[in-house]
Amino acid sequence: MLSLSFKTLSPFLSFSPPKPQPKPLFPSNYHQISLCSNATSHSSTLQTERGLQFEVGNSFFRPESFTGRDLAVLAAALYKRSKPELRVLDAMCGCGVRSLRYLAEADADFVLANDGNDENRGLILSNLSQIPRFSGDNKRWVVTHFDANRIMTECYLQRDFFDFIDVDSFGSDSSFLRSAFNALKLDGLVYVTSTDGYSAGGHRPHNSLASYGAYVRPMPYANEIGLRMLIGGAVREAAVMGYCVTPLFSYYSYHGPVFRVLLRMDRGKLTDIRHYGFISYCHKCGNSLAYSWDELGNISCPCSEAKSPRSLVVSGPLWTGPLHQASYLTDILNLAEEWGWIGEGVGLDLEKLLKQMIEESNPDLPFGYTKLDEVASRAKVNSPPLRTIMSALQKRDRKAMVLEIFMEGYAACRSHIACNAIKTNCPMTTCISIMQELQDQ
Ligand SMILES: C[S@@+](CC[C@H](N)C(=O)[O-])C[C@H]1O[C@@H](n2cnc3c(N)ncnc32)[C@H](O)[C@@H]1O
Repeated sequence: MLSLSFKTLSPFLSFSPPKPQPKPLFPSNYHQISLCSNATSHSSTLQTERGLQFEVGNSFFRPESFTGRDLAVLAAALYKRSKPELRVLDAMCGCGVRSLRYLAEADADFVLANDGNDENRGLILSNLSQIPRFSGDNKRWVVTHFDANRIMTECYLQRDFFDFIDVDSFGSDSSFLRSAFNALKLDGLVYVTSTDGYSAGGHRPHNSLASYGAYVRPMPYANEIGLRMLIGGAVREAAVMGYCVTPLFSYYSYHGPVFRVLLRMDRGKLTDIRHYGFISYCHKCGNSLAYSWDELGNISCPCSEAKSPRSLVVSGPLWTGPLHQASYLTDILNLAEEWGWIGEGVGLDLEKLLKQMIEESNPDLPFGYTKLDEVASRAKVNSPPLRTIMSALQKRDRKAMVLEIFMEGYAACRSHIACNAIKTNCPMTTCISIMQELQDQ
């Protein structure tokens, strides 16, 4: 048993030494330093995901999170295609399903499967035993039961860095970010999860301030705000350590609810603060605007400036930049197709999700989404079907052509975050008129 004090393992170390090339695999005694050395019994509850079988016993396992796991495995596999090796740290592995999938599907060279609850040990060991523990002289997987901050900090102190770190936490992810960044290789990926829906909804601004450094107010596109809050918090935490992080994709699922973001970390400073600022929403007119730090003094909405300034709410600082990289998502979609994960009976949901996320990446689209119920209530009409309003927005140039003005239609697409909502660059007042015109037709 290793005797390390929590003081020496503090995740709040303020220095970040240069990151060398990957060190040899975990020392052979790593197994012995886990808190529990005996396999415990577990009740048998067999699950299958993408053809792989595993038991979940009494561990925390959500079958509905399989899409989040699919995305993680695809991202890890894509990483391996361009790098010499793939070392994964599954910091909160539950029953070990992701570790198993990283090994079996993403062909990870090494997986460290950690879960703070040592009662999951027997379960994880038996699930992972489907994969030979050794590849030649090298261990392919190891199971430990430390607090996630402790194991990640220990890896960092041993200069044992990882390519891909999965932090699948309960509640907020923010207390694990610093040690995750420390344990990550440069150009490595971290997949973070938060289930902190209350903070995203703006109902606990003091909590969001404490966890993410962002004062969040209620806004109609709260779940997107949740993703932006999570990315913003990571951007700030990374900047403190001299790193910059870029979101490759951001995924919200109402099962939980769960907010997941895949971030790439590199060395760099927070010099470009264009995408780290403030978002305002006017409850009176329904329009939103993004503000940079140097525009802070000018936050106002023309409609409410004189009459009711209380209708304007501002949240931030948050990530105001793109939620996804379209080219990265296209690579993910292509890989999913190559693996036969897309198509009738196997992956319609995954295909739909990835295609929607790619559409959301259109640079013409602003942040946020517009709920059709909100437009209908402002227009005092019944909401038309989503497809009807979307095509009306996209064909908005018809009237302009009559006036011989060249004008493109508005950009519009569905949002993967909310089912009866659209992302569009059309102002709320025009959305209202279009909906009223549709009602009159
Ligand atoms: C959401 S579950 C993980 C589910 C798993 N990743 C999956 O996809 O099925 C969170 C897990 O984190 C573990 N956990 C919670 N807090 C932890 C901590 N501070 N350090 C390590 N593990 C922790 C819990 O025991 C639980 O198994």
